[in-house]
Amino acid sequence: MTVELPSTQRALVFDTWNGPLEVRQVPVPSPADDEILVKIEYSGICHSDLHVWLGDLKDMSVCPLVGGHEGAGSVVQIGKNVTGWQLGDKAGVKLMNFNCLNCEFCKKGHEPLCHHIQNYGFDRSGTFQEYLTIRGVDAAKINKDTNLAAAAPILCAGVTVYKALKESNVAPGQIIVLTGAGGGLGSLAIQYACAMGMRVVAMDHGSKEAHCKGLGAEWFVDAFETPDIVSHITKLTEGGPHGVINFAVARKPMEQAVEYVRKRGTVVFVGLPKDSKVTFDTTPFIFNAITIKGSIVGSRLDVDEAMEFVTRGIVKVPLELVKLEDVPAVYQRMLDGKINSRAVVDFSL
Ligand SMILES: NC(=O)c1ccc[n+]([C@@H]2O[C@H](COP(=O)([O-])OP(=O)(O)OC[C@H]3O[C@@H](n4cnc5c(N)ncnc54)[C@H](O)[C@@H]3O)[C@@H](O)[C@H]2O)c1
Ligand SMILES: [Zn+2]
Ligand SMILES: [Zn+2]
Repeated sequence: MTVELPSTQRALVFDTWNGPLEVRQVPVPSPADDEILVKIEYSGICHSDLHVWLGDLKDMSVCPLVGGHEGAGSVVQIGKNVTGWQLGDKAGVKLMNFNCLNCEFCKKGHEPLCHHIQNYGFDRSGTFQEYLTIRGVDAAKINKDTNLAAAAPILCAGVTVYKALKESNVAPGQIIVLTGAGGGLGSLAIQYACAMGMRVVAMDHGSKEAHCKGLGAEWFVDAFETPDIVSHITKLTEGGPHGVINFAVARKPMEQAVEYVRKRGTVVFVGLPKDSKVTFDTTPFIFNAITIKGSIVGSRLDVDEAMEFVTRGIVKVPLELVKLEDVPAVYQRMLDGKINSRAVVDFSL
């Protein structure tokens, strides 16, 4: 089987941070010997793409750049040293690739911490284009029966929330607070948390209450209108939630989480607000034996496990399909807090 390939393709490019985002024709790359060429059919739009375009993560990104790091498509070309992939296989392109497989972190399964990592859509071309090369060992296998549009957001949002939920150490039957619960990561986190037996308090803008409850949240807290978040959540959860994950792109919910989390509870920071210097009183933090940690995407195995929930129909990704040209409008709605769940570029539109 061979696949006819064009010499050029559509890509969403920006030349300067916060500059125009333009759809341009760029060359279709050829895979190196250890790479496959993936025809991207869907690409989720992550708030991290917006951070990169705005220049919030300048020390980790380059421009000109093609953003995007939640790609799902099919294999159309295979380098001669690649094993385990066939033409036509469904493949996923995630954020972090090129880890060395050989350092302490790689060997322990903490691949995102490897010094050799390159980030698609940050410091090299990403998935807002029709064709992309990726090492065979980095691409994620996607079951042929899995809905590819639903698979795309799992390559970042899904794996990130799944890993962060594991990092929270919240047990089945215990309570977790998810801030930014109505957004891309949060919406998926509600479903993964429920599937993992956790009881969910969703926190976001009041307009997202029905959305969050519809996905399985037991309680909803309006992050903007509730007068005293700390005492409200402490009362609601009878002593504080066992864990908190901050997906909100804001500093204040991170500081509040440290105050209302239950004794011995865990606060996991995931959201990347530009203003990220938090202040909290360490004395109650010590006396309450709280754990605070960061969590960054997940390993290959985490991707596979997170994908399995979608393949089995346990996690249902509420999607909004958009055109490549619509990405700037999606960024604006993200900035306004008006995105419910994930917008995904459908390259056939
Ligand atoms: N650590 C990681 O591995 C990782 C991976 C992916 C994304 N991220 C980051 O996670 C964050 C969320 O990404 P996303 O794609 O879900 O964004 P999103 O824009 O889809 O969702 C953010 C949500 O937060 C809500 N929100 C904003 N301010 C809030 C506040 N003060 N309190 C409660 N809710 C608030 C918004 O209404 C929105 O629903 C971004 O900063 C992104 O860069 C981190
Ligand atoms: Zn992302
Ligand atoms: Zn390594």
